[in-house]
Amino acid sequence: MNAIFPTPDAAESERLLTPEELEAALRDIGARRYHILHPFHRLLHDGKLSKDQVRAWALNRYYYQAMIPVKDAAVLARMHDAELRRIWRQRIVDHDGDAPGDGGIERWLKLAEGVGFSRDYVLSTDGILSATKFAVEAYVHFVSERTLLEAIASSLTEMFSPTIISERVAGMLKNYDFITKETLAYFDKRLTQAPRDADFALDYVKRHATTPELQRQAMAALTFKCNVLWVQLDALYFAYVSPGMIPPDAWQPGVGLVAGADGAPQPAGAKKTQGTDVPRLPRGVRLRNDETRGKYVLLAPERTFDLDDNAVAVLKLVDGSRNVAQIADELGKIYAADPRAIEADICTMLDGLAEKRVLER
Ligand SMILES: O=C(O)c1cc(C(=O)O)c2c(n1)C(=O)C(=O)c1cc(C(=O)O)[nH]c1-2
Repeated sequence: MNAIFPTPDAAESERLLTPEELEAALRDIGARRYHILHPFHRLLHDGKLSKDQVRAWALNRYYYQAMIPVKDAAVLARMHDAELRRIWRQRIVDHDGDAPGDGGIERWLKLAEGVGFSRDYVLSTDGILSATKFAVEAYVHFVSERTLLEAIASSLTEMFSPTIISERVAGMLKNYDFITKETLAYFDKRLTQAPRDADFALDYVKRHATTPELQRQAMAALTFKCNVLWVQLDALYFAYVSPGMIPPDAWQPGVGLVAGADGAPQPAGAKKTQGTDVPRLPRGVRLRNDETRGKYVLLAPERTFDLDDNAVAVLKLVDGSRNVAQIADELGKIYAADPRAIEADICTMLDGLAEKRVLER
């Protein structure tokens, strides 16, 4: 029989374990099935993957990160106890942040950008392996449909994540010249968040799994979750390592990278803004006064850009009919400045926005 996945013997699963025995049984599941054991992670941590294979991992894992707060909102919706919700909701805050630009999802986007992806491509979720989506969605369904005890127990893989995170960060920094500490900043916070969350969940499971059947369910939930993580790596391995069979529609190396990242087309002479250009905001992009924060922001689909005062002054004059020279003339009048002197700064500022694709000209 398969020694890695033994079936607990029937008599053992009938017996009520002490809370300590239950914890040991849960830890044993992790010791045998957690994704730290997967060959893809070994290759990733040991520096054996190509840059494109690391990119495939970062891109697919974004989907997991983006869905974790959806999963936690589903768990929260099952909780009838305000005290419990108050604790659990911190997980959603950790991932979503309290403001745009903050939180774990944002930090994962930075990781994906750090390996060369364009933010828009990652956000689109185009190119994510179907198997990744199926696995992650199975997790969301699981916590929605099973008991609260099972939902909480399924998060217990986090007991094992500090070890894999430490190994991953050290290994990737050492072995890949394109990986920096800033790129991996996502993991810094996880080293405190994961133990805090896991301690709470473990305590809950030990106190609520009070019959052999409930204990069996908690163990099965953790096994299920290990499999959710494991099959995502199977799919990555199959598509991008061996046999390297990338499914139709999945990410192909070279796609979705920022101009200039290796493998991506070089910027076609990256157009520079000139005085005669007429700047305009693309469809879906708006200048908005964010009253709660007392500042103007540029709102784009799924993104918000903070603006400095100069950018706000320029963007208030961007109306799709004035050209850059005319905008400089207007600002020259308002600020008693030489329009020709500020025109160059305006062009540089607009180039920056155009590069982020929140301005056309
Ligand atoms: O880096 C990892 O290997 C790893 C593993 C896990 C995990 O074990 O589920 C999580 C995370 N990271 C993580 O970053 C994260 O936010 C997270 C949330 C959860 C969960 O089940 O609620 N697991 C994990």
